[in-house]
Amino acid sequence: MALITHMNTPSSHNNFMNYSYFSNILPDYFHSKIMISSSNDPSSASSLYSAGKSNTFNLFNFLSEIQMIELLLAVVVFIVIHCLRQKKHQGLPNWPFVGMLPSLIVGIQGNMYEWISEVLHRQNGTFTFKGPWFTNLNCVVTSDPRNLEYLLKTRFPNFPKGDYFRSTVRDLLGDGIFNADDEIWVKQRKTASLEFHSAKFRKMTTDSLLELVHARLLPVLEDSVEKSCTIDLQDILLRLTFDNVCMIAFGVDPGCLSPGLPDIPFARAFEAATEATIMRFVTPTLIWKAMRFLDLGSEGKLKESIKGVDDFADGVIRARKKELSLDETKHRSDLLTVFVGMKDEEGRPFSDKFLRDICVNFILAGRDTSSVALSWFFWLLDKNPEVEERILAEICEIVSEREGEEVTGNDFVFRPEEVKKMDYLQAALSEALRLYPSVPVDHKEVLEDDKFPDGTVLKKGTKVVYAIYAMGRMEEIWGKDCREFKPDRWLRDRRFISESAYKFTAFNGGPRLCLGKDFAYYQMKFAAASILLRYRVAVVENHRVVPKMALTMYMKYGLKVKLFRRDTSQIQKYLKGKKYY
Ligand code: HEM
Repeated sequence: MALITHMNTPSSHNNFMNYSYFSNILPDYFHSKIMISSSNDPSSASSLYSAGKSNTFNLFNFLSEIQMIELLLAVVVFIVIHCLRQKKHQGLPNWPFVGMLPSLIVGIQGNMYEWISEVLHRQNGTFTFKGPWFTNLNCVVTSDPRNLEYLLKTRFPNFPKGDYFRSTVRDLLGDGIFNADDEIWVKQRKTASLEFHSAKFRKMTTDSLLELVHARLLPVLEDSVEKSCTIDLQDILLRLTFDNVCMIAFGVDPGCLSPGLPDIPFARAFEAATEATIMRFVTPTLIWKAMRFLDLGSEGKLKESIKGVDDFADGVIRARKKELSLDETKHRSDLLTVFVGMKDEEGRPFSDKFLRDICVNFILAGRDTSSVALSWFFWLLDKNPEVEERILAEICEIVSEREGEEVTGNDFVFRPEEVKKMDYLQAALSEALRLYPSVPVDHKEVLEDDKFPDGTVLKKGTKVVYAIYAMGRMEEIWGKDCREFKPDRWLRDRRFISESAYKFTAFNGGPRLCLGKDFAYYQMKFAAASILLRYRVAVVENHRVVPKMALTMYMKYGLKVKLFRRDTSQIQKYLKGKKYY
């Protein structure tokens, strides 16, 4: 030890003082050399001399190795400081090899959408996420309304859904509207748009909704009141909109929302297929492709559930074609019937596979978006009873205008023109969608090199994520009270005023604006008003409400509520000159 302590060098002094520390961390190789050099066996002078020489040599080696370690440590410290300082410029630390992945892993442990909003807030609305080297996780994330307008409208053709998205969801969605670009998309969009605006289609959608709400939803709710039990309102609303959209797409009612809330194989297969498809977005492409080849894990489940969806679709398509050949479809106005009667460019009828894709895509689009929006709406009402009071007042004021009719609780049905007049209710639903958009993030791909209005350079093939959830919480758009639930921000002179689609992007914007937007508002208003007129919806105390990480903003643990019948006097005070039973 003495020998070592004599040999001080400016850079090594402090380290040698702490030999015991180093002896713990240095490899055995160093350790044995130190032990040799510190031995003081006096038996041989020459051996002492040669030992001294070799000791000096070993020590020299050791010192240079120590310096290497110091150098390495210095490099590591430099990289750590450099990466952490990048947080200031790039929003997140960017590490060698793994990029920003560690921050993402930490971020998704909590509320991922809040985490994205916070990073975007720090970065003035746009940042570039760098994934691990050799992966395809790199993307530009934005919530800047100028970029949104550029992306969704101004340069729409340069930002398609893209190959990555299309190949990931192809097994489930095929060439349907949600998963199509270019001509295939244009054709479906035009046909569906014509149909969505036809009087026959509108009547079919409102009639089917009325039937579902009055014959199925309200009885199920009433049953829970009679039994005084708690229910998962999100599950019930999901069943309602699933049945409703199947009637719109296929002209068939699967019966998910029925007494006893039965398990419906088609609905189960659809749900499982969607969940397994989402898994592909968090699994490296090579791995899920290998799993698909071997029928393993979620890929095995996906194949099985897609078969369940296909079997159901095939049965309906075959039956509809038969009806068409017998000229028995005149009473029908669902999408399948419209597309079955059409021909492609070569004058041939569409293939069964393409018909299946069209219907499956519409079901996906309209299946859960309105129901999760309604779930967040009822949860927000529970926290804001003054808003609930005002909705009730508005509903009652509107029905008070009916000539010579009384309002009888259970049989009372809102008319379409009354639903349209419910501006405050529409404002409250929009406010819920602003804070909890059903599609919290969406994405596009860059076709050719481009540049956002905020200066962000976009290289061909880059993925662009637009953070709809974060946009609803931007002070620059909504003001200082952006996190508060205030339906009044949507009203001028008691009339609902819509906001630019590039600031309120819950329904997307530009040529790919949600096709079902008007119907969705009607559906949500009709269902909400029908429930609120009859019941107070109380969220079960301490029930945990957090978003689930999925394509749609589900509540992770559902929405556990208890319903209470409305007190007649509560309604009566708002009904001018009418009687409420
Ligand atoms: C609150 C309810 C709803 C919300 C928030 C909503 C939101 C959206 C969003 C964000 C998109 C763009 C998705 C994308 O391209 O990646 C979209 C597209 C679409 N939505 Fe909705 N939607 C709702 C209800 C509905 C309903 C009830 C239907 C049908 C009955 C529907 C039909 C569609 C269709 C067909 C598209 C594809 C449009 C296209 O790509 O050209 N939506 N919707």
